[in-house]
Amino acid sequence: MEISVIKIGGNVIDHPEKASEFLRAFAALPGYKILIHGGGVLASRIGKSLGITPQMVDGRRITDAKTLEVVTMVYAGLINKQLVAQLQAFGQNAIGMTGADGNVVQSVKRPVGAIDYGFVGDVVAVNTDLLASLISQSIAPVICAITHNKQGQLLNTNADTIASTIATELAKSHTVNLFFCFDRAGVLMDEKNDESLIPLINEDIYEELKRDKVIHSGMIPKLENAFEALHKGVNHVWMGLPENLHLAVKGKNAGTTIQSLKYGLF
Ligand SMILES: Nc1ncnc2c1ncn2[C@@H]1O[C@H](COP(=O)(O)OP(=O)(O)O)[C@@H](O)[C@H]1O
Ligand SMILES: CC(=O)N[C@@H](CCC(=O)OP(=O)(O)O)C(=O)O
Repeated sequence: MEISVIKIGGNVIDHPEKASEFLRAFAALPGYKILIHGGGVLASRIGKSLGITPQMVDGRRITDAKTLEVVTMVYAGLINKQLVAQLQAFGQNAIGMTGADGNVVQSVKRPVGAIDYGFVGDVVAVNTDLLASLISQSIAPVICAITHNKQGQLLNTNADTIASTIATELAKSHTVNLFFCFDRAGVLMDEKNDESLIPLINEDIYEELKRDKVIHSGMIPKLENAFEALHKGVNHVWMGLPENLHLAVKGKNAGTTIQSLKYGLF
């Protein structure tokens, strides 16, 4: 099977028209596909309205008990169900899931190190049989950023990490392409200017641009997850605007293609 694992960013989801345009394109994509989403922007906004100040470290949310309640309601509830309902309207059968549903993504609470992330989960297992079974029935899994530890505890996991891990696990027995759709044309030299697109990036360029703070915040976990996926057998990793996804799936760039020096592509 050739499978497309597609991650949609919270900034896109936050704009109903852009989200709808993306979902229409997702529904029209041929082949086997899985959608992963977060919704960090809305979670921060709703949290703030409840008096909870968001705290992010390198693009990852510090998740205390109250924040966990908010992100569960926002990701697993409102956003997940809205996405599924819209996909149904576009003729794409879909099923919305947290990691606990069907035990699809199991994680462990991140150990406290220099930073205590609270209820944040690191993925340890993916139920790839269930995913393969759903997609073979033309049902697209729509998976949010909430995972579980199989001991009754829900955990918050960065959605880019979930996308990368699901892609990696499926890549053990299938050809998998991973697409990160977000609110920029790709990795940029100037994050405010889509014209400054870097069409190809490898580990060395990434490290240099991270050091120079050209790459920062949410772009750090996105790129780290992208490289991790390539190192672990994912066929192709791309990031860019949702409106260019249809080009990316045909192998046309129109965004940033991630390449690994470890596998000698240069
Ligand atoms: N070099 C860069 N190129 C593009 N975006 C960057 C860069 N550095 C930082 N960013 C920021 O990273 C954001 C994407 O990360 P994030 O908000 O986590 O994405 P998502 O919308 O997928 O959740 C962009 O909206 C941009 O503000
Ligand atoms: C642990 C952690 O950082 N979890 C993320 C999960 C959501 C997410 O990744 O959403 P975006 O794709 O919109 O960024 C968070 O709560 O922000």
